[in-house]
Amino acid sequence: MSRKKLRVGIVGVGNCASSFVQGLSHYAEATANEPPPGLMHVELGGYHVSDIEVAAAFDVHAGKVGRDLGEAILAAPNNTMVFAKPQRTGVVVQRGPTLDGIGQYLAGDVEEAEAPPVDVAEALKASGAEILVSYLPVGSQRATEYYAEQALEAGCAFVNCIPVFIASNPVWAKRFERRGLPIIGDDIKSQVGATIVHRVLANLFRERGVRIDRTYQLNFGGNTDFKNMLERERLASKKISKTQAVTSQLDVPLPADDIHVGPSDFVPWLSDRKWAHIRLEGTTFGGAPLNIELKLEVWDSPNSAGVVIDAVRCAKLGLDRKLAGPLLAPSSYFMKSPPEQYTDNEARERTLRFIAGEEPAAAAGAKSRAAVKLAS
Ligand SMILES: O=P(O)(O)OC[C@H]1O[C@@H](O)[C@H](O)[C@@H](O)[C@@H]1O
Repeated sequence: MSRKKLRVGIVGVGNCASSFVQGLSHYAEATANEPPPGLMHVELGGYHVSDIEVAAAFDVHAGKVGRDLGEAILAAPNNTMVFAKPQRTGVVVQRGPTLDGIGQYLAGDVEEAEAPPVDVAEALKASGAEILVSYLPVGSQRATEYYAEQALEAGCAFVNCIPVFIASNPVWAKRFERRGLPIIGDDIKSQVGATIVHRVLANLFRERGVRIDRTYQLNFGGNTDFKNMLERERLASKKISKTQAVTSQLDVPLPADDIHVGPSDFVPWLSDRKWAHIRLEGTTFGGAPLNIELKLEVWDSPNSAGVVIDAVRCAKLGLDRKLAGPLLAPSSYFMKSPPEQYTDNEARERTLRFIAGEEPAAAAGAKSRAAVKLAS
């Protein structure tokens, strides 16, 4: 019997898409009895990594549009690790509209394709894509809204990896609910990245009775994400997303001047590596001071792909189960700004229950399509 597949459309063929696509072939033969490093699930809800197929891809860059996805992921300015043998995918990157997708610092690196933009909703339908994943650059508010609209029109679930608020915006959430489509968002939380490490430590302080007095998280890297973020105006939603990912874990709010979480600089020679310096200063028993200072070094894009590979399979489970609207459990575990924040332990437990089908639709966040029909 042939296995059930899930077909994914990708917006933005940058480093994160590169790691995701490479992962599909790298882990194609993975077995659950000897799980390879880098995966939380070899098989998730009946879907193996090899059941994920890329159906369509969209970009604006002349060096990527019109090329096979397998080649386009290696085109400059992409600069992440190449860990899988390059292969043709049979998917040709299509020209999407640019809108606000190219910031001033990327303008020199991204030459726009001359081809006119395709009708994205039609292209999605023609490709058989069921889930649309957005990897647009930070600050692409209009482009994100455009692609969310195309997902609605084409009948695709949406996985929003960037810090523009869609799943966590009640108006957009309602639109997905009414259309009977699941959504997971917003803003991907890496596998073991700055956000989850900072959150886990904040929880440790809280649970062990240590008051956090001050904290910072300084991030810098050498990929286009960091270059793009040199434009401070594009950063507003990213800063909110990263900060609330940490403050949501505190029971006593910190004064604004005592917390700084942000993308901090662009260091070209780091390429796709991202370094984070995290410091927490606290007060413990008898008023004694306690400080933690750490440095995390990661490859940014594989770190994100290790989560998206599960997020798309959870979105597919949402489609299979006819769930409509934000999937709260997977969003809370996989994203920095979900509609509802839990601790990462609770988010993980809920996500495992969601995968096992034990989380009722309402607790999973989404309503069943039947319930949506009754209510509207
Ligand atoms: O490491 P963190 O804090 O979880 O953030 C990770 C992700 O944050 C996203 O906003 C970036 O665009 C990704 O490139 C990155 O992988």
